[in-house]
Amino acid sequence: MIEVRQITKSTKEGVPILKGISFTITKGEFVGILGPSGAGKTLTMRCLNGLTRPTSGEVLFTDHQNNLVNLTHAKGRELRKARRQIGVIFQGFNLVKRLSAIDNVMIGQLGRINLLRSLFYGFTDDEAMRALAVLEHLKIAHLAQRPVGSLSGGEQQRVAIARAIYQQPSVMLADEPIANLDPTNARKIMQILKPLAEQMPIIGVFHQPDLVMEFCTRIIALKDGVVVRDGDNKMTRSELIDLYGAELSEIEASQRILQPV
Ligand SMILES: Nc1ncnc2c1ncn2[C@@H]1O[C@H](COP(=O)(O)OP(=O)(O)OP(=O)(O)O)[C@@H](O)[C@H]1O
Repeated sequence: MIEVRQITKSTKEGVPILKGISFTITKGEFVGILGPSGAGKTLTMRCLNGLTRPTSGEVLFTDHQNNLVNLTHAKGRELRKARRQIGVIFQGFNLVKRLSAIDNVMIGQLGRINLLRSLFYGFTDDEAMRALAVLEHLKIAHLAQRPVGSLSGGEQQRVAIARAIYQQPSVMLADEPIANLDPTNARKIMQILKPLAEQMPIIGVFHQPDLVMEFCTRIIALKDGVVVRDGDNKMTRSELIDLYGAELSEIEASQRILQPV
């Protein structure tokens, strides 16, 4: 479980960006965060991961052992330990392109990277078997030994998801996990994420309201650093117009262009 309590974030110059955001995400939820450009979606995600410290408010996280960790105040070892249980799939994937898919899964996310160990000592058979099982689950076991740089965008995104799952996190954060993917691959990634959310809640930032309505269980809409809507997975067109304004026609146009033929 992750609980955000009235978080605010201002720039160094004191300009408010997040203006008091609150929500709680619990077991089984697949939450889509929507909102126009500059609404504060990525900044909210960074606060959830403990990468950015809010100016005020708190982010509370319940770990595997049911310990309550205050990510806003946690430091050093406590923060690193909590962050290991928060899986992240961020834009650009952060994969090491020259390493194989399976090595990318095993070295883990940045911040706990075990690159030296992977290069000089290798991994145990148990680790390799577990990583292979995750790749198998995502239907890319046959790509295990391929350098990630030689994989397609959709395949790389699956490796990034495999890496996050391999850590056995208790919650998954995904910042635009289907950006830059063609519609078939974007849909496939959503089809992977949906059942995964039954094991660990997923909070994702998306620019595709139609896919969010189809696959997510709940939609939180942000605008100007405020939650303007938090509820079920259906938004009417007039709600979307209120949320996005002129940006909606751009989103709809890109979705039309991207429709499979
Ligand atoms: N470190 C920073 N210093 C100053 N302004 C910042 C900083 N980080 C973000 N911002 C500003 O805060 C606002 C929210 O940024 P954020 O990246 O969270 O938006 P977003 O909703 O994710 O947008 P997009 O959909 O375009 O990615 C933007 O106007 C951005 O320019």
